[in-house]
Amino acid sequence: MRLIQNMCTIAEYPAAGSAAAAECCLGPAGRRLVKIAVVGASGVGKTALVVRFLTKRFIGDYERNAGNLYTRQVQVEGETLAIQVQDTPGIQAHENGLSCNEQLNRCIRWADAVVIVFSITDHKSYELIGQLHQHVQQLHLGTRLPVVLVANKADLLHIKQVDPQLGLQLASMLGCSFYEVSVSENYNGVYNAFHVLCKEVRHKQQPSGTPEKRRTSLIPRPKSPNMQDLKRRHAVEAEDRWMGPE
Ligand SMILES: Nc1nc2c(ncn2[C@@H]2O[C@H](COP(=O)(O)OP(=O)(O)OP(=O)(O)O)[C@@H](O)[C@H]2O)c(=O)[nH]1
Repeated sequence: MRLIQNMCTIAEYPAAGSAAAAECCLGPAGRRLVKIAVVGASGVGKTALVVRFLTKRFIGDYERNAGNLYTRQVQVEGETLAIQVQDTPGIQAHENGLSCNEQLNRCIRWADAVVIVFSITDHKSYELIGQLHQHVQQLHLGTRLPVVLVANKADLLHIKQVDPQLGLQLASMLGCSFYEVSVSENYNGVYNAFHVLCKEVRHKQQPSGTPEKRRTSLIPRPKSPNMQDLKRRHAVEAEDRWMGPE
């Protein structure tokens, strides 16, 4: 799939914690940068989801994904964010666990947030969500990584293998948001899934108040001699009252 400019591949990411990775917190024009990885089994519609989010369009057929990174800007709560979205190759589950290679792990570590996708027409893609979620959290030990669970292909209800309700239950068990979408038929659900993640990342990066507010609180307030006097007088009066009964 070559619709959008391919910026770099997973292998080119700066390692987590490196100076280069720290610089990545700012995107073009100094905007806050939000990095999102899209993961899930093969064929669930990861590329379709990413392309829909970026272009609003659904294109039926894609080359098998080799891990492309795309970018766009999004308005979130009045702030323009630079978003990087990493499409990843499909994951398979084996008897002894998931098939996550080092490239994929590096991508998950790089991300500020993750979209986990399954298809309601593919029960196997749903079965690996629990393990995949655990794997993602293990790669971000010590922080709560924002995750959204997306059940795709809602237009194919007649051949569904997973009741979307199960997706909702699983998401609430895992403590993440849930969206049932049809990438082919509806843009809004797709947009909302990414938007809620961006909001979560933004709140995580800026947990209490805006920088402006924090800066304001650091400016020393001029002391009013009258207030000082009042306080001192009040303290003396309070002491007098306390001393009174003795
Ligand atoms: N009916 C329907 N088909 C969809 C939807 N989303 C994706 N598809 C189709 O599902 C197939 C797989 O989509 P991809 O986006 O290539 O899936 P992927 O998860 O990126 O697959 P890999 O690259 O193999 O990991 C394509 O034929 C898409 O057209 C959807 O919402 N509804």
